[in-house]
Amino acid sequence: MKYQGKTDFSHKTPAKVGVLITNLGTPEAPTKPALKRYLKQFLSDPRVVEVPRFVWWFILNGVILNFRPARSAKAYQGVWTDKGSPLLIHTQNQHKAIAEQLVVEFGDKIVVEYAMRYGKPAINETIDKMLAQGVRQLLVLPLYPQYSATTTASTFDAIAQDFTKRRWLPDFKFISHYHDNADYIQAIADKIRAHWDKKGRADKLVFSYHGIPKRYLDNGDPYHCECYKTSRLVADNLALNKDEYITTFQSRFGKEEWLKPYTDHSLQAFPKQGIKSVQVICPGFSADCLETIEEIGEENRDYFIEAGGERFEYIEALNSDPQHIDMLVNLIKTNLANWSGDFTPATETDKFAKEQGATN
Ligand SMILES: C=CC1=C(C)c2cc3[nH]c(cc4nc(cc5[nH]c(cc1n2)c(C)c5CCC(=O)O)C(CCC(=O)O)=C4C)c(C)c3C=C
Ligand SMILES: [Fe+2]
Ligand SMILES: [Fe+2]
Repeated sequence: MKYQGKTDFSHKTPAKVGVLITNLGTPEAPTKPALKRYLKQFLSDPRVVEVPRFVWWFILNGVILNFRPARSAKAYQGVWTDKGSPLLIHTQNQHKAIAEQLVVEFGDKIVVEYAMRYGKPAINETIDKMLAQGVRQLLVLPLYPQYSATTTASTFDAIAQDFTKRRWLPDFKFISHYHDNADYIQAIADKIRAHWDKKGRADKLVFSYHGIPKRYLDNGDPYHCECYKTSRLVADNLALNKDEYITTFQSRFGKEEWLKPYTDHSLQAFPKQGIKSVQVICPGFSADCLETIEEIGEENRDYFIEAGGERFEYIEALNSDPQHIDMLVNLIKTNLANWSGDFTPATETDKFAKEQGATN
């Protein structure tokens, strides 16, 4: 059968609303074979690497997947915990805390799940599980505050791809960004304030975001603007003037130009400009992961200190801070507002079902 459907549908199945939170995904283990599987799926995504497919196939399979997995596995070993990858653990904790709040409010009318764009739990398998529980209205929230085609649109692609195979689609809503959401800005600003209360201020506050190739910005990706807007709104909230903070971009991959200024180059240049202490926050990461713990907290710290910097502090991601969870729950509830009413199937269908002898 071309389209999948339930052949034993019962009109007694209560219709539910589903909330699916997603993030990027992470390897299953910090090992070379697991990294090879993860990187192959991730870097084969045409949203991530916009290079003609046949050219990229040779580069990916001939070069990258022969060298990068070993190097990346080593980096992951440094951040791996007893419970697994930090990104997965934080996402699981976020899911648990969000679900608890929503279930208190909506009871068994709501199903809350999490999935990963790459690796597990996979988006298609999770949607399958949700629809099997009677979800007829599906809200998806990718945990990327700033929209980028490389992340947000790629998540949409995975859902759309799943939907092409289904017979009965749910109502569907997709939150494409929340980079300027007032509660999100407040949560980031309060996180910085809490850090200042403990450690005092530094010469510079650095907002470091994951980069993308500059070509994607030139071709219309709004990510760069959304990062700058987040930084500006947080800086306004903290009453910072322009020379007290900077927006930079980290995690370059490959040889072409990426969004500038680069985080590593900026940190290396600061000590010569008289900036001897920095505090770095990564507002584009809703959860700490390899790119924040290892790349910022270790690699970039070393660059700064080696260049003559004296004090380097990384301010953690919002992870499952209560203020972050409340902010995400509010965002979800706002988007569920006109969905929280009647979930029952259409009357005509019921009438038809009755004529056919159904008992509901
Ligand atoms: C062409 C390559 C990449 C683009 C474009 C890109 C965009 C992008 N990524 C994130 C968030 C994360 N990326 C993470 C890891 C990671 N990213 C790339 C490449 C690109 N990312 C690679 C190859 C890796 C794997 C690690 C490595 O080998 O260096 C992670 C961490 C995942 C984890 O398991 O901890 C996150 C999160 C965003 C937000 C973004 C564009 C906006
Ligand atoms: Fe990335
Ligand atoms: Fe990195």
